[in-house]
Amino acid sequence: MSEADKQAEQPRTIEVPLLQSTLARLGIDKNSENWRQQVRALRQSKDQKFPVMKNDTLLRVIKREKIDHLPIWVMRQAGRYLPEFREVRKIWSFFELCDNPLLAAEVTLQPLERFPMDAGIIFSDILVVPKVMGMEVIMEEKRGPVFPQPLVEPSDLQKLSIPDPESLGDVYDALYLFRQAVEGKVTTIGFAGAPWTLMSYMIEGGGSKMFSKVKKWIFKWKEESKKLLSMISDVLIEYISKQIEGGAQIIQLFDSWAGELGHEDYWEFGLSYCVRVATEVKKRHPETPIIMFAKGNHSDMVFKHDCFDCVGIDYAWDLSLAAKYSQQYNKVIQGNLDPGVLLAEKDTIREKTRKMIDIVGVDRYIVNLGHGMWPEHDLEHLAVFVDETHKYSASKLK
Ligand SMILES: Cc1c2[nH]c(c1CCC(=O)O)Cc1[nH]c(c(CCC(=O)O)c1C)Cc1[nH]c(c(CCC(=O)O)c1C)Cc1[nH]c(c(CCC(=O)O)c1C)C2
Repeated sequence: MSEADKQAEQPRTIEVPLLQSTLARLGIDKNSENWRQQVRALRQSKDQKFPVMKNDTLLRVIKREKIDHLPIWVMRQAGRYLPEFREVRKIWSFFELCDNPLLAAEVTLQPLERFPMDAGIIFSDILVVPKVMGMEVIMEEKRGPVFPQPLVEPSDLQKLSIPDPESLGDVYDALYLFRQAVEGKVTTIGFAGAPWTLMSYMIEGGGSKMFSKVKKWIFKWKEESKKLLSMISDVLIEYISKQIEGGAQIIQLFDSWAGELGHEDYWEFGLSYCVRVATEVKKRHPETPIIMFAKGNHSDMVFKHDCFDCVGIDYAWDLSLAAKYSQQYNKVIQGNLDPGVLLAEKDTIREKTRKMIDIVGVDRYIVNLGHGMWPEHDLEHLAVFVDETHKYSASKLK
C-alpha cells in the first residue's frame, strides 16, 4: 500500500493525548476551527508567561551554577526509533507534522514520556527554512529530503525570497506549546540548520556523497555563493530570534556538512556566517545560549568564538582535546557518544558513558550523542545511556 493510501485509510483527527491537560489549562479547544489562531494569539500576547523551571540543569551548566547531575538530551530525540512516532507518521506526512504546532509539540513530548531527559528539542527540520524561501522539499521514505528543483546556477537565486518571519509561525507556536506542556521539567531547545548546510541541500537537491555541485558554486561562483549564504543568514537571524520569543531557552545550530570543507574554506563559507547569525541573535537576546554543532573536523575553530556558549562535539572528535579546549576557552561542551555504541551490550554503553564523564568532568558538560539517533536504535539502550549519565555524574557531584 502506498504512503498516500495508508494515510487515506487513517482517521485524521488530531490526537494529542500528551498535550491534553496543557490545552485545557490554556483554554485551547483543538476541535474548534480556529485553534491555530488561539495558539498564535497566546504566543504573541504581551503578558505571555511560562511555568517556573523545576529542572533547569542544562541552563545551569551553561551559567556554571551548581548542579546535582549532568544534563543529557540526544539529537533526533523525537523520531523513528520511537514506535509512537512511527504510529503518528502512518497518519501524517513529515511536513504535515512540522506545520502543525499541536502535532509537533506532541511528538516532541513523546520521548520525554519514556526517558528522563533534561531537555527537549522541538520537532521540526532544518529544511523548513529553504521551504519558506520558495523551494519545494519532499521527504522521501527511504532517501530523506529531496529538492525536485535545486538551485543549478546563480540566476536561480532570483527564485528565492526573504520570507516574512511569521511564515514559520508554526514552529514558534510548537515551541510555545511544548514549553507550556513540560511545566519547567526540561529545557526547551530551538534549532536551525547553519547557512553552509542549508546551501548544500538547496544546491545538491538532497543528501550528497561528493558535494560536487555546491563546491562548484563556492569555488566558481564565489560572490553569488556568498550572496546566497548572506540571504540564508538573514532569514536565520529572524527565525531564531522568533523561536526564542516563542519559548526556546537555548538554540542549537546544526552545521551537519561542515566536515566537507577544508579549514580555510569552512571559515569563509561556513563558520563566519554562523558567527554572524549568532552575534546578531545575541544582540537581541543576550540571555539565550547558543550551541554550535559543526560536524566534521572543525570544532577547534568553534571554540574561539565568544558568540557560542557551547560546542557540540561529534563522535569522531577526540573528547580529551575538546575537554582541554573547554578549559582553555572557558566553554561548555556537548557530545559525543558514537550513536553506534547504542547498538552494543548495555555494559558497554555504561562503560563508554562513564569514560566520557571521566574525561570531561562534571562541570561544563552536556552529555549527548556525537550525532543523531538511528531508526534501528533500541529504546532500552537509550534508557541505559540516560540512566548511567545521571547516576554516575550524581555520584561524582556528591
Ligand atoms: C525525525 C526526523 C527529522 N527529520 C527527518 C526525520 C526522519 C524522517 C521521518 O520521520 O519521516 C528527515 C530528515 N531531515 C534531514 C535528514 C538527513 C538526510 C541526509 O542525511 O541528508 C533526514 C533523514 C535533514 C536534517 N534535519 C536535521 C539535520 C541536522 C542534524 C543532523 O545532522 O542529522 C539534518 C541534516 C535536524 C533535525 N531533523 C529533525 C529534528 C527534530 C527531532 C529531534 O532532533 O528530536 C532535527 C533537530 C526531525
